[in-house]
Amino acid sequence: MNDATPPLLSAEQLTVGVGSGGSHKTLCSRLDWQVAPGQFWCVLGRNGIGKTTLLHTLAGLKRPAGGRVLIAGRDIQATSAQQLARLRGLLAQQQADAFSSSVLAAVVAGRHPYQFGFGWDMEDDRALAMQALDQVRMAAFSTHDVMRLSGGERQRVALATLLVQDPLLFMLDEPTAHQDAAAQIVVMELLHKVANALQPQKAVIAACHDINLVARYASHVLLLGDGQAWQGPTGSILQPEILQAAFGCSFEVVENGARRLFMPVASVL
Ligand SMILES: Nc1ncnc2c1ncn2[C@@H]1O[C@H](COP(=O)(O)OP(=O)(O)OP(=O)(O)O)[C@@H](O)[C@H]1O
Repeated sequence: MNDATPPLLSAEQLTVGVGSGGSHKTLCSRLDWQVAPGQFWCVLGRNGIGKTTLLHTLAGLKRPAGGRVLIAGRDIQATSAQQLARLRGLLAQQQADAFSSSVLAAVVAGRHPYQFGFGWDMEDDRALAMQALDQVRMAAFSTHDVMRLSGGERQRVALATLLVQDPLLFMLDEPTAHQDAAAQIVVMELLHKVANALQPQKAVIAACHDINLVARYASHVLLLGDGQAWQGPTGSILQPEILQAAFGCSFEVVENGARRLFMPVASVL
């Protein structure tokens, strides 16, 4: 990123809360954060700390309680739905299918931001969708009914839909949560590849729970704790004392060649 290029995403003094009246809870307070093209950020933190709520606010689905979110230099709340669909895409934690459709049709739907009138080239879109299904190892399921997929299969199909949507900023809520060990690697390698693509340069933000996958693939970490947040390059944030402060659990670090593995040892709460 040179000085003239705005970050893909900026949070300025961002405050995020849930509930109202007596049950209002502030989850994140006055966060300043920037995501530049080429970066792969993982958002970490214990259950209920506010990762999903923050992602939804950053994606423009929820209004902040304070501050603002800029996407490619524009206020996200003042950006049209069509522009937003090209700038950012969000993979939700779960997919809710209201009706049966083929896996291929569900992925082609990701091309919607690029389809105008009745004249779009469905063949090109189908070819892109098949390519994306191949990348998530789901090509053999293209004619299957989305309502009959397993949880992990459905999430990988949703990731293929996001790939064909092809936004500048990929936002994902626990993309590896339903995946087996091999599929977790497939998903994280894909996201790493997305963040490292050139022309146009993209960025990835993913809420995650697996610290070791984060250590291996993310370039940067935003770690949410009670009343504070740590952010920076992955190696500087994934430190046992910082993890203990955020998770209330001690960690043992195992050095394995160039890799560091983090083993949760004991709750300190
Ligand atoms: N609509 C709502 N009204 C009130 N509280 C809510 C609402 N939505 C979420 N919350 C609360 O806000 C907190 C943050 O929830 P959120 O889903 O953002 O956490 P998370 O960090 O993504 O958790 P997890 O790791 O378990 O997925 C939780 O305590 C949750 O119960």
